[in-house]
Amino acid sequence: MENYKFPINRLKTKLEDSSKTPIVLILFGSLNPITYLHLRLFELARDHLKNSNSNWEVVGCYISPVSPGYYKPNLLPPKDRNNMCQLAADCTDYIMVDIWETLHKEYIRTLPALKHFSTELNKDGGILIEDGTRKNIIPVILAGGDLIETMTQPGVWAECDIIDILKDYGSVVVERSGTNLSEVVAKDKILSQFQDRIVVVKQTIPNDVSSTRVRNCIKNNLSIRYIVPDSVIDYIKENNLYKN
Ligand SMILES: Nc1ncnc2c1ncn2[C@@H]1O[C@H](COP(=O)(O)OP(=O)(O)OP(=O)(O)O)[C@@H](O)[C@H]1O
Ligand SMILES: NC(=O)c1ccc[n+]([C@@H]2O[C@H](COP(=O)(O)O)[C@@H](O)[C@H]2O)c1
Repeated sequence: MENYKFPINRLKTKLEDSSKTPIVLILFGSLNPITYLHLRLFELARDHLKNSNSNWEVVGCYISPVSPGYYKPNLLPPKDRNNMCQLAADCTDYIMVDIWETLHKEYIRTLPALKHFSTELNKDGGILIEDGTRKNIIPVILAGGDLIETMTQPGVWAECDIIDILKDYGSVVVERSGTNLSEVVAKDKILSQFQDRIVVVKQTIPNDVSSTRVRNCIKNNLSIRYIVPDSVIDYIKENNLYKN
């Protein structure tokens, strides 16, 4: 933790439209490994917010790989997942990687992770606006529809966490093929109360890439080119990852 620094190098320093609420988009996940689809989620979310008269202005974009304490089979150690996320972020000119979750051995739930972002982003009072004052930056979850669906499954999330996440923060959720997300939200007792905090984004070009599929391809010596950035493929090869 000693050498840890929260990345702000690609964070906007001034809000373009002072009437809007500044937000950052955060992609939480295993990222095991990161794929182009994960990067694409940011593009879809930014397009949607820009074209939908949203009151949110995106001032930063982050990837936050999950801590090693998260139970998921075949989860690689933080070092490799972090390095691959950084290589992927380097293919863009706006995405940053925050490794804070992975510095903890134990599992860090999404709510405390959001609180960490909120504290770091608002240390100096938030982002500058036109009149010289500052506005609080709200961290918002960027996720695929399957993640929000897990919020409707008993035992995965604490009810109080879901309520706090949606009340204090929010989410931008990209539909994954096969689910009607607006319907899932409308039918759920808790999610339906926060419909204005769950922005549903349609995938203009449906794509069901997943890290599991990528890992299976590697295991079977099949190409993952154009699904994962070349720099990440080189890293996987050099370190002989996902072979068994
Ligand atoms: N094809 C996709 N469409 C929409 N969202 C996606 C897609 N792939 C991943 N995501 C979202 O990205 C976030 C991080 O996902 P994660 O790292 O678990 O990737 P994954 O591909 O779902 O992984 P795995 O296959 O290992 O379960 C989640 O919110 C997930 O829903
Ligand atoms: N209770 C919680 O806070 C909770 C529950 C399930 C998943 N999550 C988060 O969602 C992400 C899910 O990642 P995966 O899709 O790889 O399982 C992880 O960052 C994880 O921390 C959080």
